[in-house]
Amino acid sequence: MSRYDLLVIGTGPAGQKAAVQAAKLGKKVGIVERKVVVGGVCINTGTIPSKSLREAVLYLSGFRQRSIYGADYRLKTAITIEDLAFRTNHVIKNEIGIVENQMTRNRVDMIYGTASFVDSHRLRVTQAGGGSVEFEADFIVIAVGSEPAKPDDVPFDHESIIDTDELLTLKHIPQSIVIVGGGVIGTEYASMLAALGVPVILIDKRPRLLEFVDAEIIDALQQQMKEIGVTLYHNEEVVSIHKQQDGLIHVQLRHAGPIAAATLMYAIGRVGATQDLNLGAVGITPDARGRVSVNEHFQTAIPHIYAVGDVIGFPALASTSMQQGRHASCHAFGAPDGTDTELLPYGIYSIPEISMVGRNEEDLAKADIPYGIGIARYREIARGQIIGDETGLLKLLFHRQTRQLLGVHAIGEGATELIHIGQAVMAYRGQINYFVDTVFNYPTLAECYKVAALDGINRLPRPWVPVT
Ligand SMILES: Cc1cc2nc3c(=O)[nH]c(=O)nc-3n(C[C@H](O)[C@H](O)[C@H](O)COP(=O)(O)OP(=O)(O)OC[C@H]3O[C@@H](n4cnc5c(N)ncnc54)[C@H](O)[C@@H]3O)c2cc1C
Ligand SMILES: NC(=O)c1ccc[n+]([C@@H]2O[C@H](COP(=O)([O-])OP(=O)(O)OC[C@H]3O[C@@H](n4cnc5c(N)ncnc54)[C@H](O)[C@@H]3O)[C@@H](O)[C@H]2O)c1
Repeated sequence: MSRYDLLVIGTGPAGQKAAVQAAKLGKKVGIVERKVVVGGVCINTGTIPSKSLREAVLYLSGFRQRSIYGADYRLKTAITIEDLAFRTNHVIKNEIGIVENQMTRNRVDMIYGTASFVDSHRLRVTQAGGGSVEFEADFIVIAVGSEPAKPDDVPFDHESIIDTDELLTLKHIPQSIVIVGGGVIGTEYASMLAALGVPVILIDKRPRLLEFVDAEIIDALQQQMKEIGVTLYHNEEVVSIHKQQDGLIHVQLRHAGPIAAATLMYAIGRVGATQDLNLGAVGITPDARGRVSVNEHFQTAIPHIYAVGDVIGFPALASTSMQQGRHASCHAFGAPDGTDTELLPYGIYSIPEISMVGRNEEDLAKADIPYGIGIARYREIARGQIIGDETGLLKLLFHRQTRQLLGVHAIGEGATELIHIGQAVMAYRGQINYFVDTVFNYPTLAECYKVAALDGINRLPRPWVPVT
């Protein structure tokens, strides 16, 4: 039986980084993958394909140029699924190659097959053909990721009633679509499909999309989604689904009544992919959504077994999963490491994209912290005019007395990149005066920070000056 210092289960972002980090510490590492390719949901069905699809949609539809050249501007009029897949497949292929190379360069052994626990130091790996091999390790990292949640009463057929992984395997662009679940995935895919001209109905049981995002930013997003053809139903649920002979999916909503579309997609969250692990053999019990509990070092109830990435639940992002993987390996082998969990950025690739870091107005009001607001609108920034983004905005929240930056919220082109300037200033407990006193490249979107900081300061009450 082969023996390792560390065995990792899953080659998504969490598993990759756990494996490479341990290898960099000179450890003998093996990584198990049940699919025929590495990369997990991130590279194959989630982050990378969806973001490549978004780029293909924006480019081919000419969407970014429409505010300058007119609402009818198109780079290509009849966009096909093949046009979109061309770019997506190109990126996926390259990303798979990069990960495989990283594993080889770092002498991480690739073991293909489905892993399950025999005991707390041994894994059985069952290959597609049915044979199995056992491996032993001092430490094991569970990085098995997640799968779409699929309610039992929904008649999924992989073609017209689908989950979010299946959207990428459709043979045609849907003629119309109902999306159930206005979380991150539902919102991103709704705006991409609408930008392609597909009529979209987006349903969520909550009163607004993405409740954790600043209300002003969400209002702006919802407004723009409506303008490009998304119909939003809030506080709403599906009561029944029937596929009729006309090929349409007829959906009965609890409040709004009947609606119909060619495709119905469920995007109501994800569950941990723990079902094949035989966790009972080691005394770890996942919760009802398949998630495993861990402590602040990502150790499960069994200290030498760690769990990282989507399988531990919130925030379930590729960005945080990578950091958790590294952190777990450093902790296992006694190397120093830490994660700043207070300043996690969020990037949501709706159209327009939104991003945030730090606290929002609701948090600050609840905590009774006196805060000021400064806003820069892209239409007032030269770069905003040049790129034709007239609706973007950057909002700074800061302490009214100390002027310390407390939160940054943005919507518009480049928002997910722009946010990291604010994140760095916040990490060093900087004040908004930094933006006022600093020279920014011109014309850039980064200039928004200076304009928003000045706006914030100008809104503060002026000190009383005696008349002489
Ligand atoms: C549509 C979509 C868009 C997204 N967009 C973003 C985004 O823009 N930004 C962002 O930060 N995050 C995004 N995410 C989230 C991100 O993809 C996940 O957070 C990330 O992939 C989780 O990484 P992971 O390593 O935990 O798991 P995964 O990437 O799911 O990888 C787990 C791997 O483990 C393997 N595995 C499972 N069980 C076993 C077993 N028993 N034996 C062997 N192998 C096994 C699986 O085959 C898989 O390869 C998106 C997700 C989706 C679905
Ligand atoms: N840009 C990004 O970072 C990004 C992009 C996509 C996905 N992701 C990750 O993928 C994960 C899964 O995303 P998701 O959008 O599937 O889940 P989610 O948990 O973000 O959203 C699910 C939504 O579905 C709604 N919902 C649940 N059940 C419903 C029902 N029966 N009827 C109507 N609405 C219902 C919920 O109110 C919620 O708004 C997220 O946790 C996220 O971290 C991240």
